[in-house]
Amino acid sequence: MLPVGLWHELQKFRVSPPAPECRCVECKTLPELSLSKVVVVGDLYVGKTSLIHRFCKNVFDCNYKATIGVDFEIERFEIAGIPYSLQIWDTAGQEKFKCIASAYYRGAQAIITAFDLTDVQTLEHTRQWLEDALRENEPGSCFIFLVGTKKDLLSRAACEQAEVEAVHLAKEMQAEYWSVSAKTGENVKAFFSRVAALAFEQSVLQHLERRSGSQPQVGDGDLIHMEGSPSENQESKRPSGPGCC
Ligand SMILES: Nc1nc2c(ncn2[C@@H]2O[C@H](COP(=O)(O)OP(=O)(O)OP(=O)(O)O)[C@@H](O)[C@H]2O)c(=O)[nH]1
Repeated sequence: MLPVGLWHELQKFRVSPPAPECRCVECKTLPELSLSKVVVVGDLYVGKTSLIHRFCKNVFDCNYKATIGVDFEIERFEIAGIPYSLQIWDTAGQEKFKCIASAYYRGAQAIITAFDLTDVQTLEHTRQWLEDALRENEPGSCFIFLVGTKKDLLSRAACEQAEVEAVHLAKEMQAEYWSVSAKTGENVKAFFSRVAALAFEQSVLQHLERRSGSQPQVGDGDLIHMEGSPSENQESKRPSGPGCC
């Protein structure tokens, strides 16, 4: 549910992608709402690439191919009628590539720290990964997620046991906790939809704040309410007509 004021503000952005020659104020401000950077960090072999590929390409490969340095995927959405993309950076977990990968942490709106639910050591290392990623960003500027991968490899009881420690650590990190499986796809779409919704809402509110000088908070307006897959939301929230110029 949108408060009426915010809804009216949002409508101003319900435009088709701007034509290159368009110079109107709305088209010039649209790009700052259109893309958020997400960085995925964590030990080697925890399943970062698999998680991203499941979400962006709906595939799963059981063969391991180490990420060299960094890679990225862009996933396009339409939220509340506004074209919006997540730029998801997949970083290498291998120590020898850490230096290259860390050069890409800057400007992240969300940091996803991944660990393998079957390997407790990888959970312990998430603190350090997060610290490294936060160092490159403004304090308080990033949403933080702690994600346990390979949920399919554990029994329900074993998973719940592993989650106790993870949830505890997530609280300490001020992170939101999720368990996922790239193999089965469990929770993957729901997780990234949550990331997208929070990042988008923050972009809109920051934009409004810059325009009005007030300070709305993410979550205040219940601006974004997403259920189901991103594609389902795309269908239900398509703009009714062009509004540009
Ligand atoms: N069973 C199962 N295996 C998984 C899952 N996710 C990843 N794997 C496997 O775990 C291995 C490592 O996955 P990657 O996604 O390459 O790991 P990574 O974290 O990107 O590794 P680096 O690129 O070295 O940092 C691969 O063999 C995957 O097939 C999962 O959800 N379930």
